[in-house]
Amino acid sequence: MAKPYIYITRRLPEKVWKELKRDYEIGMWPSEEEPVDASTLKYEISRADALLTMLTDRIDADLLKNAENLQVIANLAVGYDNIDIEAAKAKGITVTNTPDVLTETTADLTFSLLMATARRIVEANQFIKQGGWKNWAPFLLAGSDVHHKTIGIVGMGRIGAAVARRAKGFSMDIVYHNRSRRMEVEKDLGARYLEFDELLKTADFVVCLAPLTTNTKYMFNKESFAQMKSTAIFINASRGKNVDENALFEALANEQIAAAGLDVFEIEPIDNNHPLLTLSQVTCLPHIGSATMETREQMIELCLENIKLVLNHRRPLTPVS
Ligand SMILES: O=CC(=O)O
Repeated sequence: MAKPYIYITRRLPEKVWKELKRDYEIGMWPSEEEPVDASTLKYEISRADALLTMLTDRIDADLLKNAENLQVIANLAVGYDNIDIEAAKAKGITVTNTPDVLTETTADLTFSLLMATARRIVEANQFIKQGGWKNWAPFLLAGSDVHHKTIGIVGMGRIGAAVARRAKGFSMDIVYHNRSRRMEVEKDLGARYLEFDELLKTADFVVCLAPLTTNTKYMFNKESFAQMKSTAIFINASRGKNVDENALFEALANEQIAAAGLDVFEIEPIDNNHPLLTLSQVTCLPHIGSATMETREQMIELCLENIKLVLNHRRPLTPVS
């Protein structure tokens, strides 16, 4: 009998998939940097039993029409807005993601981005390297305090809670907004639940960690930024489309809010001429929330484990519910 076929949409190190070759046929897009092209993906989806996808691969209903044998799509991310879950379900295809293994790593990055933005770390680095440091001055690159400020976390999932634990270590007041109350964060960390509008008015740091859904798309818009404090710092480490970037640009340029730290963008990679990139009060990163060697390896292992389980008619470890 032919071995089940697993197609991986980005080149991954041999050591992580080598062992699988005994029991599975493995196909892989040859580039680590460039995403798989549309025609290859369409062809591979028509013959694969399992797909290991990246968040850059859009797996929509149209593409899924070509899937003949596909049993599982293992997405190398905790977010899965790139996949049409309903269409996959209708075809009996299991979708899995990578929660838990990336929680602490992504929380580290989110809090680093918050710190970097508040204390103008990237600007300061550029300032020295570009030869700008001539003298010490009392307000040279003066930023905002983080300790004892109020952090407003929008999206209190696993990563939100891990960010809240870090905030607690900085003696911050924690407020949050979420679809449902999270009693354990309230009890353990003293976090207070607020309605979205209330949170916007209260927080010194507004941190977006909500997954992208039809309900959250553009939840940060002109009206939301207008409600924030003029000293507020906005951090986004979830998905770019939760934010109307034009509105964010206007709010920053008009000093309605003070600064922003962004790990994600509406369109990725962001265009080099995007107006947001012209603002010194914007700190930006190329979607690297979970990007540590350790965590990426664990994410890949989890994807492969999920694939093996489904192909062996067992329940995967982390199905998307
Ligand atoms: O953005 C990254 C992820 O969803 O894991």
